[in-house]
Amino acid sequence: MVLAIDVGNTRIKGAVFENDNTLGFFVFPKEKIQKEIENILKKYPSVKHLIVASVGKADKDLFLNFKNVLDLWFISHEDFFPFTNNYATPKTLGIDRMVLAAGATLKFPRQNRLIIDAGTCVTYDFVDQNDVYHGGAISPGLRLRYESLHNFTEKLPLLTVDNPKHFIGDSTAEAIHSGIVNGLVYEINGFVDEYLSKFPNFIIILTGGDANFLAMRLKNTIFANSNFLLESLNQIFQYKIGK
Ligand SMILES: Nc1ncnc2c1ncn2[C@@H]1O[C@H](COP(=O)(O)OP(=O)(O)O)[C@@H](O)[C@H]1O
Ligand SMILES: CC(C)(COP(=O)(O)O)[C@@H](O)C(=O)NCCC(=O)O
Ligand SMILES: [K+]
Repeated sequence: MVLAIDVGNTRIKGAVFENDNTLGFFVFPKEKIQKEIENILKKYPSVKHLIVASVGKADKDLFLNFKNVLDLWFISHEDFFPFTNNYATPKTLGIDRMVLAAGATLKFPRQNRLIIDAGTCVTYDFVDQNDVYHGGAISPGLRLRYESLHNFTEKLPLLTVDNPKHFIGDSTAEAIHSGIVNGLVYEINGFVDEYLSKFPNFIIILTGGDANFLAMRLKNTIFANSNFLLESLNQIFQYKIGK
């Protein structure tokens, strides 16, 4: 059994896998990591492996306490990834993006794949059918957009994510919801259209904390799976032990 952990910039997500089956799924803040992992191990005593993807750099220390009880694999740029990396700065490519690209490559062989991760940031990653990773884009995530409008202006309130009632926002709150939610939907649709003009076929995997909220608003058929990063970690783990 393996415990996969994804340390994002907003939250920590974890899942316990036995082969291809997800046995449990967890979300918790960074401060609680020690206690939460202890609880998970109590609940699933057969967990022997811990595989971690983190976008931070000091986070490894958080997991060293478990080194004696678990086989710890902290994914790094030095690990083997099942794609050719054409990013011009591979050392600065986010580990989360590399894990998503690896998961898409392993799970959807021999096809073009676009992975959109709507988390703290929205990231776009493209891996072609020959398993070449091209790169993509990074933009502010949904929550970050609400916080930025509030933090960098005098008058804009901090709102929680909500459905815009109208396309034409008729109040401050409605104008913000329309600007942010419709704006992000236009952004994603626009990116997808631009990729479609260059690559006629590809599958789209939408993941991250806002995947479900966004999925129903997008015009293209997408595969929404908010746990894709954790599942990708499990794929990478199985790929490694299968070798
Ligand atoms: N309970 C929650 N706490 C924080 N963000 C949440 C929560 N539920 C949904 N979200 C949304 O999830 C996004 C963060 O997604 P997540 O994939 O966890 O980010 P990261 O991987 O960067 O930590 C935020 O933009 C926010 O809108
Ligand atoms: C772009 C990110 C901040 C996204 O982080 P997340 O939204 O998943 O928390 C992360 O992938 C990162 O730190 N990337 C480094 C820069 C790059 O990928 O080129
Ligand atoms: K992201």
